Amino acid sequence: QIGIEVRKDADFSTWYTQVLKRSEMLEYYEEVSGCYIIRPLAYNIWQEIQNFFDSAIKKLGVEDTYFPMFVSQRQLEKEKNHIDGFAPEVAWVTKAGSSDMENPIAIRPTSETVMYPYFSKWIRTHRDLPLKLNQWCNVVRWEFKKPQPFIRTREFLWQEGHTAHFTKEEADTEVHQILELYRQVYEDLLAVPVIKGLKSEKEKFAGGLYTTTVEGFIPTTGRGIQAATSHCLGQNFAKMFDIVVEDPNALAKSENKEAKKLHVWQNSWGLTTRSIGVMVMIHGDDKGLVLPPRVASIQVIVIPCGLTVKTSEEDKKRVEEKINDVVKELNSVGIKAKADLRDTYTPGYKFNHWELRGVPLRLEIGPRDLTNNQALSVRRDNGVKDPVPLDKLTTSIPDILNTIQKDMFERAKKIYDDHVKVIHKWEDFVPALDGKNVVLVPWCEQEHCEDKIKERSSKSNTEQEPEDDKAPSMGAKSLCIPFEQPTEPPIVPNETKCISCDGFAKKYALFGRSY
Ligand SMILES: O=C1CCCN[C@@H]1CCCn1cnc2cc(F)c(Cl)cc2c1=O
Ligand SMILES: [Mg+2]
Repeated sequence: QIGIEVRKDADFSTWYTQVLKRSEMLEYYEEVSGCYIIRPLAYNIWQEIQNFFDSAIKKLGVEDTYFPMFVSQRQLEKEKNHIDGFAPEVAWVTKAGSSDMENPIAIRPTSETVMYPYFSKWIRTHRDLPLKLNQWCNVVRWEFKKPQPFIRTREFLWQEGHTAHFTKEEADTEVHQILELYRQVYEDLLAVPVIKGLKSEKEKFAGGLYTTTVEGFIPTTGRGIQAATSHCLGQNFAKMFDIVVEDPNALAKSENKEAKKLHVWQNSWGLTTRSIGVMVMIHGDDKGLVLPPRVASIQVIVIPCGLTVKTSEEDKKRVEEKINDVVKELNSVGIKAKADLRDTYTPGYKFNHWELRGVPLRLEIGPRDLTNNQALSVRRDNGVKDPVPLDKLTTSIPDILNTIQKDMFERAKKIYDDHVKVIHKWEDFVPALDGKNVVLVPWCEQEHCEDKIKERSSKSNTEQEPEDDKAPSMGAKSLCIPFEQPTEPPIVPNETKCISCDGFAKKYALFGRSY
């Protein structure tokens, strides 16, 4: 029940673990490393994300569905190149009871190979297009890197959208529609700023044509983090799984018997419970969790104050009744308010209790306030205290909550913007990273150059020892090629040089150490 014992900037990973456990967001699952219990406070955030995103994709004509979590070996390994590199993280079921299974079955790490044989069966003519399915489910990937709650876990929750289109244009349009929804989930719900961009050829989903992404930033470590992805798969999986339709034009002409078969164009897109971890890392402080109002299960906690041993029973009762009325009134206008009338705890104890749990706004009400017909509001994000008239709560409280939501986003956005350094000279690259920044650099977009940049920017290459064993000498990866390119100074084709090699730069690319 105690508060957070370390400072966020001093020991980030201990801070992160303590915030998640002591705010009752999450519990460690001792039995299996890399697995965690998502407790109600965090699960409510996931449900808010689901409510928002699911109603938005329904408007795009996407339907929810559910496929089995088991994949046969034959199906999973249908195309070797699709799973190359991923094989070590596939979890297999090999026994039922004490007897070995004839054929081991994989637990889905993603559902392309589960779904697409049925896409092939269901899609016969272009009238069956577009097919737009989504599932909310769990997936398992037996990662070997150090697990981190929400950020890198062996089982996680996500939604995976899988769509099939007649034309590339239609697929391209949807890729960006979904990416925009991901931006809204982060920026409007979680108050987390993200940068939209295209993944490099090296970083994209190898099975697809191109990958678009929303990239987040964790200021405490200066590392970028992939927040969600929306891939255009091209016709690759259609060719792998024979998902074809007749060419309606050819049929019209009906000159050739064997009407031309056209492969469909597909997308797939995913957002995971990693989003919850990103939100905690960005907004949390040394008192604990800080929740954006739009995803807080308790938005306002109302606490009686100024009650002393000298307070008459009657006054105490009047304060408590007023508090219950205030809570009822706020709930009646859709605000999630709660009273903490536990009389075994002091107000100070209660303040810590709810600050640790990230409640965005506190209202303090005491006997004097009843006479002055006011309450004291205290914001969790910046501690600002303001008296609010008791007869205007239904307008003043929503206003304060909206201001908190906006301020939390603006604050995080300014920090992100201040930590994206536009760099034109290589000698500024690594110092910028060491200053906990990500860098925006003119880049030639060649994969060998990307490898070189990663190598040149990992500390083990420089004479200086990594300052502490905790900070691995991690090199910079390309995070994305932002759709919004700096215009000052512009990249001049065949003139602007690449930051690292002597090739010509094509675009500005975001590079950084990352999760
Ligand atoms: O990122 C998304 C959004 C939602 C649907 N899927 C795509 C691509 C997933 C890539 N990916 C990611 N991880 C994987 C892990 C594996 F063990 C295997 Cl066998 C395959 C993959 C794999 O294909
Ligand atoms: Mg992975």
